[in-house]
Amino acid sequence: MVALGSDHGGYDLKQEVIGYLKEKGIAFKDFGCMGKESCDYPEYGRAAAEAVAGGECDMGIVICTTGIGISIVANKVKGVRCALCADTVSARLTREHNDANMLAMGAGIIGKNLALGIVETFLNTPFSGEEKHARRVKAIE
Ligand SMILES: O=P(O)(O)OC[C@H]1O[C@@H](O)[C@H](O)[C@@H]1O
Repeated sequence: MVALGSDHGGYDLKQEVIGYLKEKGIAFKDFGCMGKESCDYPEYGRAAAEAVAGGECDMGIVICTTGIGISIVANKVKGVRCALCADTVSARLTREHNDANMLAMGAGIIGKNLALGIVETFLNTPFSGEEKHARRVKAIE
């Protein structure tokens, strides 16, 4: 189950991500926002992050205009490792190295096609399990 969260700035791109997840048959839960009226990203970033940290969802994807605000929020929740990505190499490496459990993207920074490529890479790349990376992830916790 993938937790989704966005503010108004990330709403449209979140709909594209929802379309991708539906096409792939990947279960998701959208923690809002549910429209394009101005709202506050901490509310929705926190809700998605708590679902990941609490085990209700395995992974999370959060989106705001820059991706920065909502990634800061997600990373305040203990147990969350949220990676702000604007390229597929980072999306792959943050899964392999950091075992990132949340992805943040900036809807004002990257386009739809790149964003969906990042989502695909993030969701399909496993943690490497290498001892040095596991040690560092444990140290973060
Ligand atoms: O759209 P407004 O309200 O101007 O600003 C909200 C944005 O502020 C940034 O941290 C986030 O990217 C968020 O989307």
